[in-house]
Amino acid sequence: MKTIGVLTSGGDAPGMNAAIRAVVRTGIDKGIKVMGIQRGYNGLLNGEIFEMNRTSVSDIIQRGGTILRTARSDEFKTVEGRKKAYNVLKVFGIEGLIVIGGDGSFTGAQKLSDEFDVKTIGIPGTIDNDLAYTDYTIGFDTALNTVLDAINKLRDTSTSHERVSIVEVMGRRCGDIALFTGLAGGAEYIIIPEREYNFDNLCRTIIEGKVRGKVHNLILLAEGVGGAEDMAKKIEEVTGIQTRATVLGHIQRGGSPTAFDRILASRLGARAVELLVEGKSKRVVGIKDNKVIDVDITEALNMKKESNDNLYDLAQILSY
Ligand SMILES: Nc1ncnc2c1ncn2[C@@H]1O[C@H](COP(=O)(O)OP(=O)(O)O)[C@@H](O)[C@H]1O
Ligand SMILES: O=P(O)(O)OC[C@H]1O[C@](O)(COP(=O)(O)O)[C@@H](O)[C@@H]1O
Repeated sequence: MKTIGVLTSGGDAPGMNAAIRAVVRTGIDKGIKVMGIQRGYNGLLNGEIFEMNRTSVSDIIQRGGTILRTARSDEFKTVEGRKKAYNVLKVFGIEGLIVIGGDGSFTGAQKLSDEFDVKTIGIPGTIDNDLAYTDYTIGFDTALNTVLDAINKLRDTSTSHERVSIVEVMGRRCGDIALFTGLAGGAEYIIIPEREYNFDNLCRTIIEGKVRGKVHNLILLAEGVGGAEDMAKKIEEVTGIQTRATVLGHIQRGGSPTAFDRILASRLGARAVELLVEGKSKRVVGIKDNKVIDVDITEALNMKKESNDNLYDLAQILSY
């Protein structure tokens, strides 16, 4: 393998830069030319491609976002679009493509390999932690710490006013951000797509807590379940306790990556290059029990994420 390409696609995540750095420097260390592709599959279709060197990835390990930028591409979802992408890769002499992104980006890589025999390797970059084959995705840990910082601040004001505070966090189909920060932040209630919740039960928990002397109530809500504002109004109506909603939004996607995310990104970036050198393709790298693993893309995409029932139950017991 003489030349490889790297791109970031879908939503950005803190730690993507550390992954790009690892890909570029591992590639150069192995005598491979590394091409950076800007703006995901969009940039690939437009030929936004340039050669990277050791210096192009200097001073980025600590930065959030992605220096390669990211985008979503509808054209790439069509077979004609992917044929065009294949032609661009050929013109630039790119023999292997490393895609840093989530399940949508991996699906694109899978199709590119199936239809045009392009060698692809995926690196999981998304704050949602919604990929079943890996224990953690790059960006998740940083997002958790950002949310935790916000929760700590909200607790202060919520306690002073003896209010209920609902915090809506990202996670469309996966409640991991809400669950992990709910446990770490001592939330009274966690609402996630994986577990059914009952509104009356929620209100009862709040009222009982007040009677027992709780001075605040913190509810962690995953965005996939519903709107925080509406829920706040309904809770206030039923319980009579002032309730405020905070939607954290894209703040969760930014910021300097934690040590955990930088180390994860460095390990996965290096392994992705090694796999291409070994002649492997259509695989995704991940982490299982602190060991770097690689799995067939199709298999990885078909895996169903196990729900974290133990953590959910623990959070419930500890919140009482
Ligand atoms: N079914 C698909 N077929 C081909 N390409 C896809 C498919 N789904 C997503 N992609 C490509 O991957 C990009 C990123 O996917 P998206 O779901 O937005 O983010 P993520 O990778 O974070 O899940 C899309 O804009 C599209 O170009
Ligand atoms: O604002 P955007 O970029 O359209 O996307 C918002 C979504 O991106 C995420 O941060 C990550 O989702 P993906 O893994 O699909 O990119 C979600 O939690 C959120 O719902």
